[in-house]
Amino acid sequence: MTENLNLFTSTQVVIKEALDKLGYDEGMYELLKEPIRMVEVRIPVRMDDGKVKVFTGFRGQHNDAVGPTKGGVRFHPAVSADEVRALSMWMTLKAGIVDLPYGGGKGGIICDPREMSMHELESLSRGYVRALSQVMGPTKDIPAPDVFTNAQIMAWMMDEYSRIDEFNSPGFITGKPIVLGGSQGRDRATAEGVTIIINEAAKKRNIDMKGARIVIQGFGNAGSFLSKFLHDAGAKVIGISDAYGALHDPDGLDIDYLLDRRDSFGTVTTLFDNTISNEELLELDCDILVPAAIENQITEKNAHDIKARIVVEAANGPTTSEATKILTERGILLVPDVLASAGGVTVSYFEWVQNNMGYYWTEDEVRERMTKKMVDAFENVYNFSETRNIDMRLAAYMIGIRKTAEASRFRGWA
Ligand SMILES: NC(=O)C1=CN([C@@H]2O[C@H](COP(=O)(O)OP(=O)(O)OC[C@H]3O[C@@H](n4cnc5c(N)ncnc54)[C@H](O)[C@@H]3O)[C@@H](O)[C@H]2O)C=CC1
Ligand SMILES: O=C(O)CCC(=O)C(=O)O
Repeated sequence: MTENLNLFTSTQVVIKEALDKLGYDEGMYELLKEPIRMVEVRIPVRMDDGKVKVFTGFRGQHNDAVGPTKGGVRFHPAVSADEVRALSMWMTLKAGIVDLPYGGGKGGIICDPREMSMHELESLSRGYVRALSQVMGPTKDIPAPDVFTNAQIMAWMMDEYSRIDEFNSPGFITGKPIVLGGSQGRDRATAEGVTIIINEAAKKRNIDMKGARIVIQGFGNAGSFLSKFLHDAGAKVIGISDAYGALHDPDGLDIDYLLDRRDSFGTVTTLFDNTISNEELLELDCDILVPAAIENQITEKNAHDIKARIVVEAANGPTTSEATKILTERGILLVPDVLASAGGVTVSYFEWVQNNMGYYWTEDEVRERMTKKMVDAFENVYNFSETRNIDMRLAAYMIGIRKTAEASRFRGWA
């Protein structure tokens, strides 16, 4: 039988298992098995050549029983409705795991921003907000950056919403530039959160982070900051990659040089001749492997060849269910995405709180609060998985879905 690579249907299987184990009935699964709202929009953009191109965008809102929905928007050629559905469900889980007053949301536009001008990107970003302004907003659904979107795109989206709302609305979106009400530390938050999780996981496996050999797939927002933090902490980053290939040096890569040369889309390997493939990168001999790029990278095809002792998912959905089983059976500690990458949405929540009260925290205050949330979340999920003898993904799903399920029950939705 071929492996199920559909993120949405494979997520439903784990949600079902988590709800069953928590003792919820079929009605709860019926409610939580897909987003309560899934919107598809068509966005016309006048391109630089004078012609109009119509883009397709999505926004999925999984469940808002706990509070407004929250989650990033990605600009990528491979965006699909099912991907957005799954990503919105994972955001519910993340919010539950780090205990934020949100449900999950996620959006995306099918496009390739690497081939678009700034002017085209601005029109597309503003068009997305115009198309969805009735179902989004600071108390309804709050977007943020994700793959190939950044603080500039958040700024255009916030400005468009503020014009429609006729009110300056910084709480509409997070991941904004600091001067527009962005939080200190949001740009580094996902990677900082992953770093905290890696440190905690390494303690459980008695791995000394000084000199630990690290491989990171993806050199964008998540992967590049992560490589810097781990390198500065004394770990040896021996492999990194981007969409075009990978670099490997068993003695450790010159991370500062690579950071200096990467472009704004996280591309750096095109500057080198001596590259390996992303497939080879994942199978390198190392202590800790961090997929920080895209989905379905560790599958039943390569899970037996992964040599790392710990895999920490910075990307959303990099490991399939089948591969999760194989890695777990092989004794590899797999820390799931919904826990490992929750630092981003945690600091997004802090940004929204600061916007709502109009009072801003220092970088140290943000870091201290985020560290506590991530360490507590790791301990909680790790201990739950140990006492129940289940893998960390199922443990994270059980902890993550509980709050939304309870809130839905109290509201009489299930
Ligand atoms: N930015 C954030 O705050 C958060 C990001 N994430 C997840 O982390 C992952 C990476 O996101 P960002 O770093 O924000 O994106 P980004 O757009 O800044 O960087 C993406 C990186 O992945 C590489 N890449 C793209 N396609 C690839 C392929 N087919 N094979 C190998 N590498 C490829 C790109 O070259 C780039 O280096 C995604 O799964 C995203 O959902 C999760 C939580 C928060
Ligand atoms: O910062 C946020 O609100 C959401 C980040 C996100 O999309 C994610 O964690 O996958």
